[in-house]
Amino acid sequence: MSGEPLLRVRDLRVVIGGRHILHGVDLDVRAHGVTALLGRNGAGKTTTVRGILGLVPRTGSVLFDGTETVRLATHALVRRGIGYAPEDRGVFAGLSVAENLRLAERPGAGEPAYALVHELFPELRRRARQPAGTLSGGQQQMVAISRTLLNGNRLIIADEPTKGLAPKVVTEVAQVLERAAEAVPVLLVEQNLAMVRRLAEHCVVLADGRTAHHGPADELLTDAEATRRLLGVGRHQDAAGPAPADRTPADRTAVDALPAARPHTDREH
Ligand SMILES: Nc1ncnc2c1ncn2[C@@H]1O[C@H](COP(=O)(O)OP(=O)(O)OP(=O)(O)O)[C@@H](O)[C@H]1O
Repeated sequence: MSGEPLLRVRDLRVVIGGRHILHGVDLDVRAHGVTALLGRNGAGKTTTVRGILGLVPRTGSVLFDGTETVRLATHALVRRGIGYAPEDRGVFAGLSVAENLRLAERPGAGEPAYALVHELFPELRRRARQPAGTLSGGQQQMVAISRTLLNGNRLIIADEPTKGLAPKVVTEVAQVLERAAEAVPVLLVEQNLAMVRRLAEHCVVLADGRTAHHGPADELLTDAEATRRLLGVGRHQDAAGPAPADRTPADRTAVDALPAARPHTDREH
């Protein structure tokens, strides 16, 4: 497969209220599979996503499928095919699953891809009339991701989809994203390294508002010194999670339930 990235960000800079948040972020998102965006708390991951989407004022270059988008408004970018699953999922608790999905339909984007959504997540068809607020965190994440799949988007950006979720639900979300990424490439902002290990082929690491590292995810996650330096993963916690002796039962569920990355068939770019 070609080495051309679907999204190419160069020298992305964001200043908010006079404060320089991003000082020059470079990242490429592959045209297939999952690219992970990593970094310690406050490194600038969410701001990068918001910059890509035009939700904050930004400068630099954001090429989406070869077209410069840095001066486009958010709605114009979304129409070009970028789906966003925000950190809080944005699910309307009082509305049913079907209503939440219907809200995401985009006139003019062609027939909504319910067939794809129901093929990937048959559970959502069964739960169509259930209020979304009564779904588990993992099921809500299915709704959030499904909304990005309905409109034929060409890229999904998922911001910390496992944040605050119970370990068992993290496994559900990993499955959700794995299935979604079979259909559409994903830029995944994630702190859970077991998720990254399972899902991502490539990764970009931010530190202090800049790109500090990029490369194959497995290479980073097996390098204890680099994960310590770049991600602050401690002495007793390797990239797969806490060392077995240090794990709580909850850690064991989260980490052991996430098998190592699937064999990737297309690694040459
Ligand atoms: N609207 C804003 N106004 C001022 N400072 C902001 C704003 N948004 C983010 N920041 C600051 O910019 C830095 C980067 O924030 P950002 O949320 O992008 O980091 P992050 O890597 O996503 O962190 P986390 O993992 O904690 O979500 C932080 O120091 C944050 O406090």
